[in-house]
Formats: sequence, structure tokens, C-alpha cells
Amino acid sequence: MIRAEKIVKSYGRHLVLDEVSAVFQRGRVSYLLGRNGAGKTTFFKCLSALESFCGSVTFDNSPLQGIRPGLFPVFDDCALYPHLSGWENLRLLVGRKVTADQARAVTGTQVSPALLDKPAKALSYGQRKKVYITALALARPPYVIVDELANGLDYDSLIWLQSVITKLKQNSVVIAAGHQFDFYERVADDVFALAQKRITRLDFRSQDGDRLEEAYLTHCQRDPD
Ligand SMILES: Nc1ncnc2c1ncn2[C@@H]1O[C@H](COP(=O)(O)OP(=O)(O)OP(=O)(O)O)[C@@H](O)[C@H]1O
Repeated sequence: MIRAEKIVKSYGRHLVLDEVSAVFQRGRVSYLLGRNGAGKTTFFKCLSALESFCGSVTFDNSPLQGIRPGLFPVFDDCALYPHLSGWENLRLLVGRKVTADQARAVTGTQVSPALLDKPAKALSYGQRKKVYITALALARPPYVIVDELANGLDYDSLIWLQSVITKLKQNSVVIAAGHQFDFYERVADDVFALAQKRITRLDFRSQDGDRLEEAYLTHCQRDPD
């Protein structure tokens, strides 16, 4: 479980998060929605200790500092070391050498060895994302925070990402943000909305045929910006 309690974050005089509290459960995909600029990335950076903030974050009751090796945040740019190959970047992300067989076992036909031979600077935006998805599938980290990972992926890659996330959540806390409702409707177990500097858990049950778009619009009516 990841528990955020009374997170307050400002950039200068601009208050972005105002006493944000939420609990994200292991074994479930928690999807965080919110308008552009609502503060989703800022919240993820606080959870990952990449920004200073007030309040507390605990990971299965351990403080943030203690779990850094088990926490795998992925941000939209999917930054890689540009002069290193895909294989070398994978080794750094996963924390061990990755063989072609191991990569193939988690990527199937999605990522070719030739693609990973290239320097990261020669990879497209979507291809960099695929390196990160491969790393997530290999590392199976206990805490996964993904921001806009589905953004810019082609159809086949989205199907692959869905299967990777579904497997990952079995042993992990997975929190994801992005604007692709069609995709997150298929993977989300719990839905949270970030608006007016606070997080609210929405009443959403995909197994009952609930639609994310409806949950979002209902939330927007209740909580206009
Ligand atoms: N480093 C920064 N310095 C100053 N202001 C920032 C910084 N990073 C983000 N902000 C501001 O904080 C607010 C929240 O930004 P954030 O990137 O967290 O939003 P978001 O919900 O992830 O948006 P999007 O859906 O567009 O990705 C915005 O108003 C943004 O301008």
C-alpha cells in the first residue's frame, strides 16, 4: 500500500497540492485523472521524492527514503541515456544485465533485439516508452508509478502495455495517470480525481459497466475548476 497524507506542494507562491491524502492498494491499478495542470505529475514527483513537499508518504508503512530501490516511477519523456544502447539502458533500469531471451520472454514481438542495439538517441518517443515497458516487465517492482505511459503508443503496444500492467499489479501497487480513458477503463480498478488541489476517490466499477468518461464528467460538475 502507498499512503499519502496531507501532501502540500507549492511552486513559489503557486499552491498545487493542498493537503492531498490518498491510499493506493497493492493488487490494484489506481488511475488518477485530472485536467491539464491539475497537479498529477507534481503529485507523482512528491510520491517519488523527486520534489520537496510537506506531509508524509509511506510504502507499506515504511517511509519514502527506505524503499527507493523498490519504487519505479516512469514519466512521460521516458528519459534514457542518449549515447547508451537500449540494452545498456535496460541494464540500468532493471539493475542487472538483461539477456535477449529474457527480453523476448516479456516483449514477444513488440521489441526487437535490433531496436535495443540502437543508441537511445536514435529511438522514437514510442520506442523509448517500449524500453521502459520492457524494464517494468522485467523488474516487477513492488511500487509502480506511471505518468502518461500509454500516451503515443500504437495499438499493438497498448495491448501489450495492458497485459504488462495486469501482470505487474499482482504483486505491486500500480498508480497511473494519463488522458486515454479507453485504455484506463480497461486496466483501472480504482479511480481517483485530482481537482482543486485535492484528490477524491471516485465511485467507479468497470466490472459493472461504469464508464470513465461519465465518472469524470460527473466529477467535473461537482468539482468545477
Ligand atoms: N517545476 C515547476 N515550476 C513551477 N511550476 C510548475 C512546475 N512543474 C509544474 N508546475 C505547475 O504546477 C501545476 C501542475 O502541473 P503538473 O505538471 O503537475 O500537472 P498535470 O496534472 O500533470 O498536467 P498534464 O495533464 O498537463 O500533464 C501547473 O500549473 C504547472 O504549471
